Amino acid sequence: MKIRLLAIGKTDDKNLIQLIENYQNRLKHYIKFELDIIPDIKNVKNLSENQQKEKEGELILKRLNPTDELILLDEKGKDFRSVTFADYLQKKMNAGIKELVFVIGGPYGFSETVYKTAKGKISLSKMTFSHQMIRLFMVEQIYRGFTILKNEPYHHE
Ligand SMILES: C[S@@+](CC[C@H](N)C(=O)[O-])C[C@H]1O[C@@H](n2cnc3c(N)ncnc32)[C@H](O)[C@@H]1O
Repeated sequence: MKIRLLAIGKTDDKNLIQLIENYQNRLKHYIKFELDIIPDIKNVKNLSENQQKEKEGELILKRLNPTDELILLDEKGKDFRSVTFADYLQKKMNAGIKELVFVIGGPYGFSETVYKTAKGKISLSKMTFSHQMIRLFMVEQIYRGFTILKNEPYHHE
């Protein structure tokens, strides 16, 4: 299985980029992983919130292959403990999924079409984080999940 973390808008924050890259490098030992960034929409100031969500939604859906399993990151989604998230990853691998795509929404979340296309929603907290920060939190949780599956001393209960 490959895991793709799909997000909208590049980040200019060098510290954040460095932290994310650190986990991306660590993850290489466990699974094929890609951080896939959709470029920012141009002239976004001329769009309403809904128009922006629709446009972002179209770009997200265009990026998917027919066999991809799309899972949204959404504060109203299912919450996990890290150990149960590790089990979740194992189940996805056992199910023979080719590519598991976690997607991070834009500043206003997802369009209805994206919600309808998704196979599930995962919450990292009931609190809302910025769409930039959540990239780091998610890549770290995926890494943590694999260290749990391999019984490595990164996660402590
Ligand atoms: C600023 S938030 C958008 C908040 C917006 N109120 C909404 O309804 O989704 C941008 C994106 O970051 C991600 N995100 C933020 N907080 C999250 C959380 N606690 N759990 C999972 N994803 C989160 C989601 O993908 C969200 O679409």
